[in-house]
Amino acid sequence: MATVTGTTMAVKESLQGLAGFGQQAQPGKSQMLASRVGFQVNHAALAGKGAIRCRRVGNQRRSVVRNVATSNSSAAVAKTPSEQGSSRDPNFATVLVSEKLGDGGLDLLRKVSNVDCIYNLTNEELCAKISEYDALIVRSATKVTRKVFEASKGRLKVVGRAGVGIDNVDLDAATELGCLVVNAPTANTVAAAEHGIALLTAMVRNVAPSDASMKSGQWERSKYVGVSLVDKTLAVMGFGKVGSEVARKAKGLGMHVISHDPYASADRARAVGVELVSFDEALARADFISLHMPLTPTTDKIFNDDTFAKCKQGVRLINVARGGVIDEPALLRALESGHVAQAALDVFTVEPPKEGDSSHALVQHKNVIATPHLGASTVEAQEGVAVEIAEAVAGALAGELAATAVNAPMVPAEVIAELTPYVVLAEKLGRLAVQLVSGGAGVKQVKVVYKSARDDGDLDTRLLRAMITKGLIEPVSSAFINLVNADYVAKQRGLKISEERERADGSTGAPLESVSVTIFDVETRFASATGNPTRSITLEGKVKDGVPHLSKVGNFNVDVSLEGSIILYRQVDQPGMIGKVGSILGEENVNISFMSVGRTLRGLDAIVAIGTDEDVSKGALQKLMDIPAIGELVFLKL
Ligand SMILES: NC(=O)C1=CN([C@@H]2O[C@H](COP(=O)(O)OP(=O)(O)OC[C@H]3O[C@@H](n4cnc5c(N)ncnc54)[C@H](O)[C@@H]3O)[C@@H](O)[C@H]2O)C=CC1
Ligand SMILES: O=C(O)C(=O)COP(=O)(O)O
Repeated sequence: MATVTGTTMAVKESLQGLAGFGQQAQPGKSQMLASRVGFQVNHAALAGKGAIRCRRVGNQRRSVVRNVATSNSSAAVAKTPSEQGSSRDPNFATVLVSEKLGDGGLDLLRKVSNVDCIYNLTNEELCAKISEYDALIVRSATKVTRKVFEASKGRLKVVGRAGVGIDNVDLDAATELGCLVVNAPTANTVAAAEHGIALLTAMVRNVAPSDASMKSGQWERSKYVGVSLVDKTLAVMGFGKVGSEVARKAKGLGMHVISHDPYASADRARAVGVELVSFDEALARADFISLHMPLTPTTDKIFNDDTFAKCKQGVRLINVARGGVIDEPALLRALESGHVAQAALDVFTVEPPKEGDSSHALVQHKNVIATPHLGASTVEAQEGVAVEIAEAVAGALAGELAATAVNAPMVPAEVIAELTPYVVLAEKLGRLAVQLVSGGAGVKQVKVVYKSARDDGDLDTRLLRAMITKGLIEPVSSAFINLVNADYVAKQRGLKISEERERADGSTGAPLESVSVTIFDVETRFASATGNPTRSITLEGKVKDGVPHLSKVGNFNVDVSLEGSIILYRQVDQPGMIGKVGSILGEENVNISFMSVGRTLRGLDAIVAIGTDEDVSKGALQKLMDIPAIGELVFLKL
């Protein structure tokens, strides 16, 4: 094996390729990238629609980037003042904000994208506009349905939910269409918990009805006698962020707190002094029930006639979770019978409630106090979620993996940093391997072997698998593949990817020694070298000094850094070949970036890999093929 030349390329693709929201950094642009502070990446037109560019400078995307146009859209019905008179930068991603978002978040977004704030859109209006946007930011009122994703025609790449609950976003549709959904899970926790406690205390002391009574000129002291909280049992249903905060606060009020949450850890509950119990036990013991679980198919109407019947007579209910977890007509019946003494509701199945529906009837009930979905509505929480979601959306558009991704694997930042060059390698191996397939049968069976000195549990291969899938499918289809939809698209296409681990003896410092990709049961354009058994193609790659290299083609060792394009050919191992090939490419003005010769035995066949900066014309390739000692030859684009 002999490496004649080689180039160094700082693999600085950001995580575009990894998250799949943009184009890979182009070969030859490495110096340009490296010369910048941080990185600035030109995105490909997303699904062929105009280019977007996201800038990131160091880690301070929002504070350092300057001179970025703010938004302007003739279609915008509501513009913030700074948007007036500004022009849309065609090179930036365009973000639609469809519900009121705090200024901090908007400011941050405007530094890296065009922002349109258009509120109160009907679903039809949203569908009509959505194909103009790369990202959409919503709160709870906008229903991001399958129709919306379909209407975006592949352009929508990120939906940001400025809050926690994502029951208003069709996650299945988002995943199928490769759209990342991110939320802002932490910034409104305290606000929601405080609202829960506010509703609890206001309910038991009749604050709302007695206030209304006084405003109408009454002084009704005996009518509004309340009940005390101290020593009463509160069942917190859903011991997540909000539920555990409510539990802490309720304990401060002297309540005995129990909780039901099938997924909560007993240690965490113990730390707050809360007893975890079964669903039925929670109902049977509670004087008060506070709901804090998400709305999912499992929790849909989980409070119904049957469950209310299991509660104590005179139980009181607080709901700051979602209206849908309660069967509202059943709650009305329980309130009518007095089985449920009072309810304090912030959320409803229909928001805003309309006359004639059960939500409306509940709001009107004398034993109900109601607020219009105000749980997250504090100044602090709204600023917090706005910034949290803006950072997540801007990061996703810049190709970063969002820590708050709802429909993609969450991969810790340190794992991402370590795996980045391997991720690039994985995609390139997939791309190269699929270009070696001939015939139209399609790739159905692929095996990936990860050779690593690390223990099995120490290597997260999801990113690598997704990128191999991307590399295998994208060059031969119009599909857009990213971490979100890679497994889904592979399954749809009947592509089975099996993964194996091979133990390496080396150090555990690097996550992987090599990755190999084998495509089975296909006709190959390079049969003599690519595989054993025949009808298979095996390529192996390694990362050297942070740069992905092709290290094996079939049984032949090569060593070429994966950049630009590659001419791969089989030749008889004899003197003078490099000169002949070099002069043909030189005449064609093709710059060779590296050349690697891999042979099994002296004088027998060798595999040659030549890296070229430029495309090579068919004529030049033909001239190479006309050299008698050259057998099969393929030109592969990375
Ligand atoms: N009213 C408002 O403005 C707000 C409402 N919310 C609602 O509150 C919900 C909870 O928010 P977080 O605590 O931040 O979410 P979280 O994800 O931290 O907690 C939810 C908890 O519910 C648990 N859970 C799931 N299924 C359950 C079941 N069948 N029974 C009992 N527990 C179950 C989960 O294990 C998890 O611990 C959100 O999904 C959202 O719908 C959140 C913020 C503001
Ligand atoms: O964060 C949540 O889940 C909420 O329910 C808050 O909803 P909102 O953003 O105020 O419409």
